[in-house]
Amino acid sequence: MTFMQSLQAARRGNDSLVCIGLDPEPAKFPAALRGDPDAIFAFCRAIVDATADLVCCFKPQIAHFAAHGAEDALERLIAHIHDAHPGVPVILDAKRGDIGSTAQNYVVEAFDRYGADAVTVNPYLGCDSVQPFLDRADKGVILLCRTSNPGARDLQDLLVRGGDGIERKLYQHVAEIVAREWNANGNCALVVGATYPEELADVRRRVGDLPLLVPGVGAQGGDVAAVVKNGRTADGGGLMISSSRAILYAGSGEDFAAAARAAAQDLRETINRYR
Ligand SMILES: O=C(O)c1cc(=O)[nH]c(=O)n1[C@@H]1O[C@H](COP(=O)(O)O)[C@@H](O)[C@H]1O
Repeated sequence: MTFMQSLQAARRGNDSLVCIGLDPEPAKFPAALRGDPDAIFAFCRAIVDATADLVCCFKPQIAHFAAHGAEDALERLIAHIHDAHPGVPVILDAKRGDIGSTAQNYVVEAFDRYGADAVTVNPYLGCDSVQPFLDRADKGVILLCRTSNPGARDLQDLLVRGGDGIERKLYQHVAEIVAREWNANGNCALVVGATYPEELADVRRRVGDLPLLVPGVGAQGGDVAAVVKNGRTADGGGLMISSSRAILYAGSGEDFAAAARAAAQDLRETINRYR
């Protein structure tokens, strides 16, 4: 199955638009895991096993593993998700972007080394930098469009003139070029932050049914109702609404996985109320 097919199957099977971001922060782990040399893997596996029936995808963030020299734990975690929860696709959040020869190596890293089903990519080096990702038609390529952070407006809102001579904001141009030109294999999606619901509605208007990865609910304060209303497609889908810290660290004791499950369930229910 392609990434897009497994995403749709997981969304339907689990009746969920929830993406759980796997951003391990050892300082926040429960005391019982602190002496464990494999704590990052053990923590993330417990979260995954407690929530896999509630999500449409998981999204491990690579810096949260690499900062601790835990790339091996990331490899094993993605393999574990595929073995134990084969219907749930994995997005590697790596935000890659470089000239073609280096991009080829990022492709091998994400899809062959880590076995991810999709990867986040920075589009600002242009089409040739993204092409090696696009060529892997079975994999998802999730391009940054309007990010969730306060500084998103610094560059992404600058006015640019497209080939048609019409001025638009840079993020609007990214949305349109991805939907119209880069998505020839049907494997593209866009990142739009939950913290900017107006921009989310604007992107949805420009890209038809293209899937949107929407981080920024939970710890960053994005409004779930506004995200669903402004970002959903006509069939009540088209969104991967991602939350990391608010789910991972919902509890701090030995029951952390159960607390994460309750938080994920709560997010799924809130989303489904507005779909
Ligand atoms: O690509 C991303 O996932 C991403 C894009 C964006 O615009 N904003 C954003 O927060 N993210 C990631 O989504 C996660 C958000 O984490 P929480 O704020 O804890 O839910 C982090 O791993 C970020 O790196």
